[in-house]
Amino acid sequence: MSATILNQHLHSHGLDLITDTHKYRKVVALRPFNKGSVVITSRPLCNPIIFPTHRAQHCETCFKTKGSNSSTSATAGGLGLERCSVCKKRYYCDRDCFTVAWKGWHKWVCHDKDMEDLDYEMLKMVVISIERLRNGAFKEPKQSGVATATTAAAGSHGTGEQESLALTEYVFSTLMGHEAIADPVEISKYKEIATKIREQLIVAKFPFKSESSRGEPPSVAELMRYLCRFHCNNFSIHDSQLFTMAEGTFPVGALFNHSCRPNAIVMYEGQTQVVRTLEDIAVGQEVCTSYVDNGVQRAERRQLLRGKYYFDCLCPRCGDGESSETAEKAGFRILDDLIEGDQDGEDGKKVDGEWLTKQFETIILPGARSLQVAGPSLQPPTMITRSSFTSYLIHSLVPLIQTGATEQSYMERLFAIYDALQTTPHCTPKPFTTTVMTNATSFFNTSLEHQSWALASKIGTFILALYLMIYPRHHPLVGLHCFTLAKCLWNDVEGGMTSVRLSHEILKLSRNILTVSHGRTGQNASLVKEIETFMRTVESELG
Ligand SMILES: C[S@@+](CC[C@H](N)C(=O)[O-])C[C@H]1O[C@@H](n2cnc3c(N)ncnc32)[C@H](O)[C@@H]1O
Repeated sequence: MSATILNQHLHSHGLDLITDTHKYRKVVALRPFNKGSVVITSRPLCNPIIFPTHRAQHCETCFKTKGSNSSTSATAGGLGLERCSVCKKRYYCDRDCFTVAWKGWHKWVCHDKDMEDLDYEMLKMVVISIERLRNGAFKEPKQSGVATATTAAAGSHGTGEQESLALTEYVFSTLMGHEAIADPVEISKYKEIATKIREQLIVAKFPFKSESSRGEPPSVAELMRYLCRFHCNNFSIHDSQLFTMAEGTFPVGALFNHSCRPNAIVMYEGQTQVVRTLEDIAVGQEVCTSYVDNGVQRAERRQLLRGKYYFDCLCPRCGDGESSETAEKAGFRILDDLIEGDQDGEDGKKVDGEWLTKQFETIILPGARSLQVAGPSLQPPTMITRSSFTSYLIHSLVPLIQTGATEQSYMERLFAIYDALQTTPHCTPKPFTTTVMTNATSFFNTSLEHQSWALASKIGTFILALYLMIYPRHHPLVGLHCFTLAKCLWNDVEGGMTSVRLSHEILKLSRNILTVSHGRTGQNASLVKEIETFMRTVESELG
């Protein structure tokens, strides 16, 4: 296996891997990609690790969720999960899934009481997986009910070659681990874990039969290198609602670099990772995902990226401080200034639930009709209150999402908004900071719990405005929020037909956004179908 084979694989997907002085390597597009296309699908190096808190909810082999529909072993109430009768810790949906896991890895971890530490668990699973691959014991699981890279990708329009496990292993060996600059405390923890696993595998007589192993597990130094690589290349696996439930090593997916304004997103279909474009990508453009929440402030992003991935971000949003100021860089600099702010406002007012309630009483929900017809000459308000901010953002941006405006015209509008917000006097505390967003989100969740639909509709509309200001327009977080907001609006009887019409508009927005991030085929597409079903209910009420 070599770099040539990796390049062939990437070329078959319309991608190229080129060297970069700052990032080591980067993935660029060899052909144009439309927004919402699958760039590539990646397979995990070993079975991903389901978090202990989520184990009873997912089959370890196919990742199907308890209670979901399954063509293989559905009970009347949907998919049931059976626990391994020995360790009583891991769950499977049927005998096929259990057998795949047992033969592949489960029997080697079933009695291991140390399998509760994520690094330990991941390392042991990877060692087992690599050795089985090298000694020829690895067999592709049968397709019945088992989501392999092959079966899941088939539903997701992956256009290029399927990834072989040998390629997965090769790419893993090329990933950056930053061993030389890694935190010494982490390194000593890695040494302890590596030593323990090595001894444990020897005592358990794990069959190291491959030529390269010479009958022994990899050295402690090699195992420590693996752990360093996990640290800056692993992924949190989330479901279609973006709730994280597992962690996995996807070496091919880890080739994509970070941007705080990403043009691609990582999704999951069973155990297959799917990289999808959030915007149209031109030939020669780098394809980037995001390693952190794009909603956090610049200083926090820097800290997170340096702490975990050992780099200073020079993406279009962060800029490098040296090259000349582009319109893009200037625009994003304003955004980061706008969203910075303390818990307390400039006048010392605490941004708490009670205070927010008073503010939201003044919000006037924009009518559904105006969402469709907002024109390009929309004037910013002369004084920014929460209500005027909400209307201005939503009226200015939603029509461009609905009509599929180009990224360039969308960004021009967004930068003009940042500019206007910067110079317009505003209420205190500033309405658009991440602190306000955090508080508004928890306030929104409380109003959902209490089924206070009118209040939830108002806060949710305000949060939508904040999201549109901060996140890429087709980010799934925006689409998922719209779906929740649409349900609140529909339930808000006080809002009458205005609320129902607005619910329909927001549902359309949600459908358009999630079609890009979740796709029209494959497992995640069921969410888009759910939205469309709900849209029909709302339409029947609208008559
Ligand atoms: C998941 S890997 C990405 C692929 C990596 N560039 C490679 O060639 O193997 C993460 C590492 O890539 C580098 N990296 C990713 N995004 C970057 C960025 N925006 N700027 C600088 N370095 C970046 C950092 O060294 C980081 O630890």
